[in-house]
Amino acid sequence: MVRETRVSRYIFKGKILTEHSLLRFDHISFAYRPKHSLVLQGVQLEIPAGSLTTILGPNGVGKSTLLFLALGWLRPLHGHIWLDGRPQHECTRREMGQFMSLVPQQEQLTFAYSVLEYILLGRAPYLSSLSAPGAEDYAIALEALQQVGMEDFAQRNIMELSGGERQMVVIARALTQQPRLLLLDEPTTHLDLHNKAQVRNLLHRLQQQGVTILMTTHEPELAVDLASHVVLMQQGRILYAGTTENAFTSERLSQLYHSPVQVAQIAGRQVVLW
Ligand SMILES: Nc1ncnc2c1ncn2[C@@H]1O[C@H](COP(=O)(O)OP(=O)(O)OP(=O)(O)O)[C@@H](O)[C@H]1O
Repeated sequence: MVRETRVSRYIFKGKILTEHSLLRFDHISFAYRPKHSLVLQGVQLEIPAGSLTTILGPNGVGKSTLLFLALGWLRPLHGHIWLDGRPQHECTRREMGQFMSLVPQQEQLTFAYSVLEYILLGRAPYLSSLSAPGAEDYAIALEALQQVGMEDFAQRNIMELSGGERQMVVIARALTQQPRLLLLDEPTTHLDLHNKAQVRNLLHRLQQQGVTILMTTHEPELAVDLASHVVLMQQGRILYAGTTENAFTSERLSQLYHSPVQVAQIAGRQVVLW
């Protein structure tokens, strides 16, 4: 088996951290249909182990597509994807299910599961094909519900939840998978301010516990508050990838969004005005 270790150094909150990349996109190009224009063009990107990386960019530039490629749901036209130093194509579905989980932008729910039954689906990569979840799986699922503050919802019908409640449950299902790499596609879009803060605190805690997080967002403030690393994408290419401290400048964001954007310091915090 080919295995490679790449080590990078970065400064986060004044500390020099040395990390290897947990996920690597190596010259990735992708199109949804043969002979159609490329959605991703020669993307080179490393996600350091233990980092919290946010991907930002205008609508339709390929942010979700990048997550789907990491998950192996889509295959690159050119290039390779590496998961903790292993070529992705050598990993089984089960290994990938134990390695990473996704909080999608929109989850299609078709069965009237209870919240607990739905969350237990996250244990699938750990169960053999005919076995039912055991006591440990239930304990992990209940702990995930607690982490998102939804423990009182365990027996509720998932079809009868509000959009925001559902989103918190979807996050709990992803945590029940106990991923080393947590992928989130715009996780705070439908949430009220309280739940936004809940998710922000949860992601911070998870990162401190050693989970690597890669998330798309349209909220630069979330990146400034939380992220060690930022990726800015433009038309299927990477405009910037690096530490958060250097990511946001008025010129760069104006170029990214083709619109005047100003980055200012207010009360010691970086804010984006548009
Ligand atoms: N299943 C599909 N078939 C064909 N084209 C697709 C498909 N899914 C996405 N696309 C196209 O690929 C491009 C990238 O889409 P993607 O969803 O990755 O963008 P995004 O950056 O995540 O956008 P947003 O910020 O709006 O969520 C878009 O032009 C989109 O129309």
